Amino acid sequence: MKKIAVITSGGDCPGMNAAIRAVVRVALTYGIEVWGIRNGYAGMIADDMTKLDSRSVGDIIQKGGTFLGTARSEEFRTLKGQQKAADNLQAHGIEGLVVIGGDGSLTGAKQLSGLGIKIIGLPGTIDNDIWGTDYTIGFDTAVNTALDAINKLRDTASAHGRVMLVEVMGRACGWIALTAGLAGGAEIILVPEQPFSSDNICKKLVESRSKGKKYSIIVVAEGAGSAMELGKYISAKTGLETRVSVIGHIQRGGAPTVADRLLASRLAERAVRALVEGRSDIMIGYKNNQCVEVPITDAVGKKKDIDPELYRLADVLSQ
Ligand SMILES: Nc1ncnc2c1ncn2[C@@H]1O[C@H](COP(=O)(O)OP(=O)(O)O)[C@@H](O)[C@H]1O
Ligand SMILES: O=P(O)(O)OC[C@H]1O[C@](O)(COP(=O)(O)O)[C@@H](O)[C@@H]1O
Ligand SMILES: [Mg+2]
Repeated sequence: MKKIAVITSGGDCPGMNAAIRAVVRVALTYGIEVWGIRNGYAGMIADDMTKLDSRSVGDIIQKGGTFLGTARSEEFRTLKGQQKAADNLQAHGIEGLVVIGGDGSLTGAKQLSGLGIKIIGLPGTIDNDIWGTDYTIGFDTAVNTALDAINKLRDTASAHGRVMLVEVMGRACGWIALTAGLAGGAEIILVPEQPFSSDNICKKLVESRSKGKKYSIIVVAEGAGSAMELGKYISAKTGLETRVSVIGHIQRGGAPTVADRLLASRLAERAVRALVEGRSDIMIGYKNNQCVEVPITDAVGKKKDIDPELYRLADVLSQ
């Protein structure tokens, strides 16, 4: 293999830069030329790519976002768009491609592999919603950001004796809510994977007041419903004073944590090694403290669940 490309796609996440840097520097040690594709699949279709060297990926390991840019591309969802993208790669003599992105981006990568491109996926999304890996790049940083918000909201909730609802990201997945909620000592954590009733929540809040709790923290995954609506319902039903914070895209930014920089660097090294050794159509995941190779079809085809043990523990500890 003489020439490969690297791309970041879909929602950005802290650690994407660390992953690009590692792909480039590891590939160079094998004597492989590396090209960077700008702005996700949109840039691949527009033939917007540049050759990367060791210096071009300096001073980025500590930065959130992605210096290559990223995008959500509707055109790439069509076979015509995918063919145009594959043709551009082939015209440049690019033999292998490392795709850093979430479930959507990896689904797109699978399509490209059907058009003759050797692809390796790296799970890059704050949502931690990809099967075959314990953690995705960016998740740890996002959870720490959410935790910081919860800690601050706890101060003011406590001062006023309020019910504080915090809505976190995660699309249809509750990993951010569960992890930040458990670590932040939330009284109630709502995730799309576990059904709940608004009336039971009200009951629990009233009971906990009668048992001496002076304020409450509720963490709501965006996929579980609107924290704003729930806040209104709770105050109407119980008379408790509620406030709602939707922390949004703050969770997507910031310097990647140690865990995310290490994860990104390790997964990226393994991705390049797999290409050099002739393997493709896989995602590099991280299971039980080891890099693992999983078929890309499984990574995008199977559904990752939240850890029921963590959910149970969060409930026990919220008494
Ligand atoms: N089923 C699909 N087929 C082809 N391309 C897809 C598919 N799903 C997503 N993509 C491509 O990947 C991009 C990123 O996917 P998206 O779901 O928005 O983010 P993420 O990769 O972070 O989950 C989309 O904008 C689209 O170009
Ligand atoms: O940045 P956008 O386009 O507003 O999308 C917001 C969505 O992106 C995320 O931050 C990350 O999701 P993806 O990794 O699937 O892109 C979700 O948690 C959130 O629902
Ligand atoms: Mg996604």
